[in-house]
Amino acid sequence: MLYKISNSSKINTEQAWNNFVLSGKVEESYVRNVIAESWLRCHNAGVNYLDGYCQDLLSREEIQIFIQEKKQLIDIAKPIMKTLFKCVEGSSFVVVLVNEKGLILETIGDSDVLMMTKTLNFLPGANWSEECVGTNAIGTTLVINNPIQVSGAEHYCSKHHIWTCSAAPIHDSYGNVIGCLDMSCLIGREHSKDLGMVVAAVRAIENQLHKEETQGRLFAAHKHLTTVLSTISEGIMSIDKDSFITHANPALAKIVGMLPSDIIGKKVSSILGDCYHIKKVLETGRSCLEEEVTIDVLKQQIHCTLEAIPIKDQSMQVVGAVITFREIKQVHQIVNKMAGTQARFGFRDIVGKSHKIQEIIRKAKVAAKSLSTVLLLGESGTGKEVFAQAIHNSSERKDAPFIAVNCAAMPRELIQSELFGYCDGAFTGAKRGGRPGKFELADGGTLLLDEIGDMPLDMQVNLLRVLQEKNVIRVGGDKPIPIDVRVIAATNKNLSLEIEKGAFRKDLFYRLNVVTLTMPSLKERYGDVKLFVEYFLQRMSLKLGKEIAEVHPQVMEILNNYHWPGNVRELENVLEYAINMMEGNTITKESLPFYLNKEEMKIEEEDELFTLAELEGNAIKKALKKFDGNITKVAQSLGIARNTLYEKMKKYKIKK
Ligand SMILES: Nc1ncnc2c1ncn2[C@@H]1O[C@H](COP(=O)(O)OP(=O)(O)OP(=O)(O)O)[C@@H](O)[C@H]1O
Repeated sequence: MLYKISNSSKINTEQAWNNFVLSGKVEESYVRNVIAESWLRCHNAGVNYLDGYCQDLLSREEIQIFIQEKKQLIDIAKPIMKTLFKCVEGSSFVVVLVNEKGLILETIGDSDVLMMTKTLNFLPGANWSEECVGTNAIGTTLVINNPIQVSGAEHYCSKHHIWTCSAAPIHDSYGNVIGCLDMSCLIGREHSKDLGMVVAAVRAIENQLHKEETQGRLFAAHKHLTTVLSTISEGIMSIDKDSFITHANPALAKIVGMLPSDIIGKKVSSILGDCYHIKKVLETGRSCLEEEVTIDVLKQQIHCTLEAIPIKDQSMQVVGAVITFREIKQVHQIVNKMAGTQARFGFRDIVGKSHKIQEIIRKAKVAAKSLSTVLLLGESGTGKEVFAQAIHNSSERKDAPFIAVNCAAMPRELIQSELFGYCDGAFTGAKRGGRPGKFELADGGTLLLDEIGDMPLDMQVNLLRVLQEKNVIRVGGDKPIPIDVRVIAATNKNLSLEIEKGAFRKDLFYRLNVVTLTMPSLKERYGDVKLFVEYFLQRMSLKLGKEIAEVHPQVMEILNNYHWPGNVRELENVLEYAINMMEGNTITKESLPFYLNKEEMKIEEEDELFTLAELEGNAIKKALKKFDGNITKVAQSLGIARNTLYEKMKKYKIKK
């Protein structure tokens, strides 16, 4: 609503004003309601109608601060105020920008009028609210939140009766009043168009303000989005419907080895080569999820999983797509973690205090820090894989994949493609886009080639080539793919014997035999059986949700004396059997597998055939095992002095 005045009412208004200031009563037929209400507000607020000089003026410093607070509004309004002023220049006008409280921010005017307004303190920093200076276009427009023209005696203070002022409130995009624009001049001119001009100028200010606010919000949203995208480890890009890249996050830039700014604006095919899946998404508008692809980037092949989601407009037309890439090594790290095949053992988890195992741990720790290939030898079940994991986990590669391959368990015809991967269409049944092999999957990490002694001879040649060249060529392909993998090979076979038999290549043996660790068998590890019993029983009780089982001393004796051909794995199996068979909470002789009891009987029977010297030697060995090599305890249990014990150990060549 616009509150305009009509010329015919001027004389009556003056009379009505006189009557109002004398009697406090409004002659409603001569005064517009909006003015009458304002007069009453001013009267109630105790405004002096004889005054009109603004007393409420900010100091210079305060003006600077509050102008700074409204900088955006001033910057937007100023050019529009200038345009408005140009329309009335030379006609004694002043155009004024005011904040939401009535404080003047900016004035532009003819010099004669500016001089006059100065005498009223109509200046930046002055408060022109109704409460301060009575009814006036500025103060009243802010109260009624509508454009208004106030002329002559409609002003509450007599000093303003020579003025005609038109003002309109300025709103932000939420509809809040953030200020107003006023145009004032001396009474007696044609003023009918003033208010319309002010309203038009205010609309222009509001439009510009809303545009900047929207831009600000868009910018903030964009910033938010790019920050989120930059923290995501997958490579993400968006393309338009013509396959031009519109956005690329830093992870994608890293995958393709370019700067994000060099990628944006390029055709996707110029960066990633032709990609069937992306084309299909743009053509059909259907998403493509988790496709394994090989992309050619800077003469290198990168293996990724690709996900492409179409972007559609309101009429469901495809206008682009968002494409996510995850490098296969990253994918497999996740898959490995989920499948539980990641290296979980560290040196700290390795059970064993015996001298032999401690010596191997020491050597393995040194090997972990080097880049060399490691060859792990030892009987089955001695912990070769456990050591391979611990080496990986204490090497610099610990955050990269650990992949274990059992060379004996793989079908002969598949070994090649399992290890080195294959290309699209390499053979019937080959997966579209090809597949990376274990070497590629372990890139940056460690590959355990378990049971290497069982690898077919023809494969041994290929393996040797890969180890020497440090690249793999996929089955059906011809491009070498560089790999950075630490190989740990393990076997329970005697490789020298295999070489003699012609079943293992000498050159491969020399290539693998850089750092060799020979795992001791369990029977060589004095004292460790007891530790393994405690370790496995605790783990199994937790797994089965049972109380930790007690072990009868007789059982401990049997376990200590057994020769453990299956080593740690066999001991683990025996304890699992026993824990399932035990009655109550104690593992007794009866809980053990039958063959262990038979073994005990065998030892007893065989004992009868021993000479006295052998018996003495056996007794010492048994006691050393039982008391983990503690000489004092062994001597006490055998009823001899420590010196005698040392003499006898020397005589029978028994080591601690
Ligand atoms: N020092 C150890 N600490 C804890 N557990 C061990 C240790 N050594 C071996 N084990 C356990 O014993 C079992 C056999 O170990 P592992 O598979 O490493 O032996 P291996 O020598 O690689 O056997 P194979 O030659 O048959 O492959 C596993 O269940 C492993 O958890």
